[in-house]
Amino acid sequence: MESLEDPYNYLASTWNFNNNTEGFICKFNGVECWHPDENRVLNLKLSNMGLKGEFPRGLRNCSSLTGLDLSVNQIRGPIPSDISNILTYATSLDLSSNKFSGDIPTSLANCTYLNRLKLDDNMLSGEIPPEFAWHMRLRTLSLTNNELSGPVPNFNYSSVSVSYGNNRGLCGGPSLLPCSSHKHLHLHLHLTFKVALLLAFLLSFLCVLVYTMCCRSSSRTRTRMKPAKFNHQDYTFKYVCSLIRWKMRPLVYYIRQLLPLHLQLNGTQQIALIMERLTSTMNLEELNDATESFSIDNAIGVGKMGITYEGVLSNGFHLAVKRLSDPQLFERQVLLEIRILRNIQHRNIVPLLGFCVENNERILVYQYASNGRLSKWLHPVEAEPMILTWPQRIKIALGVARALSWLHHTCNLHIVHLNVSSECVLLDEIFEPKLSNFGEAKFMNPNKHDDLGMSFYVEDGKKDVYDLGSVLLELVTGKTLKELVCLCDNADFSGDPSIIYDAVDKSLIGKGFENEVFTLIKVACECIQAIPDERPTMLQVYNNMSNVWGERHGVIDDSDMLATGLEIVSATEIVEL
Ligand SMILES: Nc1ncnc2c1ncn2[C@@H]1O[C@H](COP(=O)(O)OP(=O)(O)OP(=O)(O)O)[C@@H](O)[C@H]1O
Repeated sequence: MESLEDPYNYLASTWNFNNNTEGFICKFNGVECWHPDENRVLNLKLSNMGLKGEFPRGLRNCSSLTGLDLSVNQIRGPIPSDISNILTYATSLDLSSNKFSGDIPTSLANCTYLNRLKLDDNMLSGEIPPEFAWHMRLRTLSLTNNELSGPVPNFNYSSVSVSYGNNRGLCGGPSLLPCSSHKHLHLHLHLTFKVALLLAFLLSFLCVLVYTMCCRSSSRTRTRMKPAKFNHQDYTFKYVCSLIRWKMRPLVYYIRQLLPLHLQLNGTQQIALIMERLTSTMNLEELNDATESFSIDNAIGVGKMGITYEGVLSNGFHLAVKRLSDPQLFERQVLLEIRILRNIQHRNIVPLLGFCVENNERILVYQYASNGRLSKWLHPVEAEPMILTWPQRIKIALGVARALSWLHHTCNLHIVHLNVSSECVLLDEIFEPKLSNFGEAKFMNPNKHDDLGMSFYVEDGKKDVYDLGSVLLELVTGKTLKELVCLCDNADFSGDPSIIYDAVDKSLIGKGFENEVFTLIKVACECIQAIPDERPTMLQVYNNMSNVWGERHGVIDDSDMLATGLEIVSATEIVEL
């Protein structure tokens, strides 16, 4: 595994090779063994760990490996051409959402046991190896969002689910143009561009010619100081230009027709188009299977937009599947959610894994956060007590502040969330918080930081600071701001602590964290000051908090979090959306 870098030390914390007892490997993060007392690795699940570097060739030593999941990392370079020698017994291989480039190696088709292959969201180019079509065991092949070209092999679609959307150069498969007309279209496009280029050249030549003539004639006119006369050359120039413009109209129109749809259209149609490009990311059948036909037993919550279901893919990967009840009703929110979440990646922001548009269904698919909403933990309704420890609360507070500070100050879009509350903080299995619900957010055009945009962004940013403050108080007291009557106004941080003690969640009293509790309340009270200008910036809040708790909870360098180019029409879009 030397070729992999582990910048967040997700592996380093448990991957300790000094202990050589049988089965010690099985306790490593992400490792599943055939038997807990044997060093035979069955599955390796290293998804979403911020791993970098190249494909780990050392895996050939794991000769019993059947499943490898390296999805949602930043691994680059080629997929090894001899991969079938490295993963001889693999049944499931997921390398999606990385930066793999180069060809899909034909030798992958020699992994005879391979049942599921996911290579979506990479930079893979070249053709889909035709050998995949003859593979006996392959049932799922996902290749969406790559740079693949050439014919789609002749798959037996009744036995294998293949997705290859958003690979501009592919042809021949269902829903794609036949390869001959695809070639023809490309030729046509090529030809059209050549003609357009030639015309443009002729036009500019004519312009220069006529302009020079005009200049000469006008300078002559000026020198002779004679009244202007009907000018033949001017007239010819105007006539030729308008003629050329007119002649080019159908050509321009035709070229526009050949452009990808999202460049042809604008406005509300964008949502359909964004969905369209993501359509094949997840197919309905797969989601139907994952959620047991959207059974009510799998429902984990109901929101404004629809019902969210827990789903499990065949490899055991958990999803949260939000099935929209009426997509048109929440078009703006859905559009924002997709536009923002599909372009950013941060350990404290819930990853949007995909989108499905099929048979009038509109479904958003997120990574599943197994501990659900933070509010559920702070205000449990069930009889069983759900108690968060102080270190867990601090981890959550730091994570939410980290995400917001990154959104406001580091990420090039300068996103303000505008809906921060304990309802939209989800908790994963290790209580790492994941900010969700970006349906009210605003962002700035990174190319156009004008004063108007900046001023409303600053104001909105202060709202996020206020809302974070109220989440922090909720974390300490278990009460919402409405229930906490003027705690900050009456609290005496240097004197009598009784008012503060009275408000603090009883489960935290007497555990030796009193000073830290005070400190967090103080940070929160600064955030919820009535006058927005007196509130600190999100960066100041996060820095304050990480100065106190960062070392214990691991200060995380956010420089690597991703915000890829968002397709922004204009800064006003933020207001209009
Ligand atoms: N990624 C996820 N992992 C686990 N549970 C989730 C996930 N996303 C949503 N949920 C659950 O589904 C519920 C409904 O989510 P949803 O976002 O639709 O509504 P909401 O959070 O109540 O917000 P709103 O009604 O404003 O849209 C959440 O409250 C949460 O319990």
